[in-house]
Amino acid sequence: MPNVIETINLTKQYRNQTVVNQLNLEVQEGQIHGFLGPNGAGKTTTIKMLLDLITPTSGRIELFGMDLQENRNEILHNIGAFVDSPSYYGHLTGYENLLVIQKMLGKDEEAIIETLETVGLLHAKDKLAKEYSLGMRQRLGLAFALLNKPKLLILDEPTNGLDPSGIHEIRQLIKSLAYEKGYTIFLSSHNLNEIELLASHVSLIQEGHLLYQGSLEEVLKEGDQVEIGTNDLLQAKDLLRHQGFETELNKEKGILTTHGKNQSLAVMNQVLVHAGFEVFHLYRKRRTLEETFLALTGRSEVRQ
Ligand SMILES: Nc1ncnc2c1ncn2[C@@H]1O[C@H](COP(=O)(O)OP(=O)(O)OP(=O)(O)O)[C@@H](O)[C@H]1O
Repeated sequence: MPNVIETINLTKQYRNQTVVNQLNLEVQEGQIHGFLGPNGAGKTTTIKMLLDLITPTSGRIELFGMDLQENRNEILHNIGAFVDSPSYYGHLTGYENLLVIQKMLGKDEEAIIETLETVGLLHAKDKLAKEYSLGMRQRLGLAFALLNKPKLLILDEPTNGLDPSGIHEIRQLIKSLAYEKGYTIFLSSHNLNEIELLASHVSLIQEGHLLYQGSLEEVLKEGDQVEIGTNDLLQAKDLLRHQGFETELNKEKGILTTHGKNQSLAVMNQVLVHAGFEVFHLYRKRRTLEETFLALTGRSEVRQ
């Protein structure tokens, strides 16, 4: 799979603050790639550099395999973006709002109806945008991004401010854009539950550094925790250590815990039972993306 987005040691400094630090991102075709990080981590700054709205201090950006600085126009024609709340004319209808863009770009009207249908606004095409609900306005924002059939969608917090049903609707729309229409989607979000339900891949940044990138499945496995309950925890811990399994004693819960995807439950069970321990329970507990995120960033809570 070719990389649609690749950043090479991408760095942005403001005065003496390094906001994005040697970032090497890779987003491949067809991914819904969640870009995660606490407040101030550098997500919006990165997105602005990808859209050539601000210039990197150092490093490079390649989009569709081309250098952004050298092929700016060709690249930006193939990107649809949704950054901040999109601005629209309240006194114009949904249709007319899209028409303004097409006229400005010298494009024809044909794509408008199809785009309104894709984002589920066809029924409201003649309604004034100021009468749209917040969810409908977000859809109109996505329609702006989709209008000229880009290959890549870059969305900064597309569900910001929506209620749960609005979030659900936008989630379904984003999924269908990726999996039915073939768009590659790069989106930032604070909402980790949302990303867990939506993304195929994630990147996690903190203070401008990339902490993790990979498939959602992999990052969740990374967070897996194995819990073991036996009749003698300290002796079991010793035995397991001799067999190559490091565990931690959780006195409060009366269990041993261990991390990592390669821990073999069956082997640990066999070792313990063979040595005469009573194994009350031994299972792999899957962490949520939020728990994994907190473990990876060393934070105790997600700051919104
Ligand atoms: N134009 C600017 N001048 C100086 N500092 C800036 C500028 N833009 C952003 N910053 C700083 O860069 C850091 C990263 O900001 P950025 O908006 O990229 O973070 P973010 O991850 O998008 O956060 P949030 O989730 O809060 O939007 C912050 O400390 C911010 O204050």
